[in-house]
Amino acid sequence: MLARTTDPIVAIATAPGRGAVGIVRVSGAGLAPLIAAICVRPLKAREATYLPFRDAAGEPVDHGLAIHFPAPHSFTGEDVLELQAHGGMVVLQLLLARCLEAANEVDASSGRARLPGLRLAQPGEFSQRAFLNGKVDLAQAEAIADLIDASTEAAARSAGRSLSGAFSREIHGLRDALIHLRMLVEATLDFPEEDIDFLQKADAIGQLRALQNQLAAVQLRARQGALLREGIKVVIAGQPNAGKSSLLNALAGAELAIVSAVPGTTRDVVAQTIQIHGVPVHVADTAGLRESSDEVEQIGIARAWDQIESADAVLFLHDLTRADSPDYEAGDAGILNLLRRKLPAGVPVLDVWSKHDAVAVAQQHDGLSLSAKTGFGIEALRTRLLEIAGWQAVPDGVYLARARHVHALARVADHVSLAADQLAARHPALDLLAEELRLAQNALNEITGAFGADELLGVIFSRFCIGK
Ligand SMILES: Nc1nc2c(c(=O)[nH]1)N(C=O)[C@@H](CNc1ccc(C(=O)N[C@@H](CCC(=O)O)C(=O)O)cc1)CN2
Ligand SMILES: Nc1nc2c(ncn2[C@@H]2O[C@H](COP(=O)(O)OP(=O)(O)OP(=O)(O)O)[C@@H](O)[C@H]2O)c(=O)[nH]1
Ligand SMILES: [Mg+2]
Repeated sequence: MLARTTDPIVAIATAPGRGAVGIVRVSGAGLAPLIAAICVRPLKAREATYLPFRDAAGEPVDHGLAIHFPAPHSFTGEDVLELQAHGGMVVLQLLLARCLEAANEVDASSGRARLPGLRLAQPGEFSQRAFLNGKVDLAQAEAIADLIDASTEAAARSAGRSLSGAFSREIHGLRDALIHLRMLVEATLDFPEEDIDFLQKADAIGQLRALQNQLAAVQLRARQGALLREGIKVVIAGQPNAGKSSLLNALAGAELAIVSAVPGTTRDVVAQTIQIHGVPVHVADTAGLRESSDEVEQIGIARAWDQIESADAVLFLHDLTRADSPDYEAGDAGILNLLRRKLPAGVPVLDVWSKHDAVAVAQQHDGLSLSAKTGFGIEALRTRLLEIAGWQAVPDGVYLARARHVHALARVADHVSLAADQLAARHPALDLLAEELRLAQNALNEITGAFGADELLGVIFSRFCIGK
């Protein structure tokens, strides 16, 4: 868990060794002595200066751009120094080590270490400080990490929307409506003589209903946003030779898995993330399911079952060219039986009839018919997968959200609906009504971190990458 501290911290803030330029970033109080030790010239606030970064002997470690962001006008709200150097792994590590060394060197003029206590940052620590110093709220800080990790363009765009505060603004709108209602109820509690009349005059029921509608709209978009972030896991299963690996390749548009006429070709799980209208779909091709005496194949089949058990949806492949054979049908029926027993309730199994091109007259079957060879039915499958995922294009764009937000919103909705029940009752228990509204507001505050428990904050930030 990430503790709250104010020690100065340093990290390489870019993926080292991958680009032409990399940044070493320091955040803390009183960076001036460190800057004087490393940079040959003084820095103007928030202005890039090209200069050599000096080692202890005064030799240049690298030539780069240095920027000083004096507190509070920085990303973290603390003093920030950025050393923008060449992007190689070794040069950035050298520069990082130089910062730590220079921090501990005793400054001749003061007789003290230049920046006592400078240490490596923990994952997420810069963002945590930005949050603690009020630069961003919790949902925005999470959006920073999600923007970095976004696996599709649509996910990145919606993370950008959350980062700019669109999601937080919706949450604040809901919070303001709740606070208004709470005030009405508390006022009624304080003046019992006026009683229900007061709530009626203010149309509390109407206000609560409007709040519920607004909440439902936010929930829908948050759910879509969470889907963009997490995606769904789809497992392709079926008997050997059903065409599973061919289907994976067709969906991915690349020859990822070995395809052959030999039954039992696939043993390891071959996984690939594809995107369908921006929704990440994690597809896993698995070993054909059958009784086997081959040790390696058995391991493959065990792995297939592991995959199936963690699937959000299973594509069960039936080979149309063998669909008439009683043995083959019995095999499919047996596996489907087992599959339904192993799968958690609510995980859909989609029957997919493969090799549509290879049969003269395709019989009608429940489910989807397709051909990995000609591409027939693949688009229909993609559409079906989006439906299974629960994707609905939302008109004014989604903001990236996390499962945590979706769950918090669901709790808000539960409390609001209990409040609505109270209000609709013939003799509303005003204290219960007030309590439900209070709990609803607490759940909302968890999203933006207004009153987040320390523990929750630590868990959230420690999942960030280092340097963020
Ligand atoms: N070089 C560099 N690029 C970067 C970052 C960074 O830290 N360094 N960022 C890191 O994530 C992102 C930009 N985020 C930032 C957010 C706030 C401030 C900042 O200085 N805020 C001040 C002043 C704002 C203003 O002038 O309007 C403030 O909030 O007071 C800087 C970067 C992406 N690009
Ligand atoms: N005509 C036709 N043949 C196909 C199609 N899909 C797969 N096949 C053939 O069916 C055979 C088995 O294909 P695979 O994709 O390897 O089947 P699999 O289900 O992955 O097989 P295992 O890994 O052994 O479980 C190969 O000879 C493929 O060329 C299709 O859409 N049309
Ligand atoms: Mg295969």
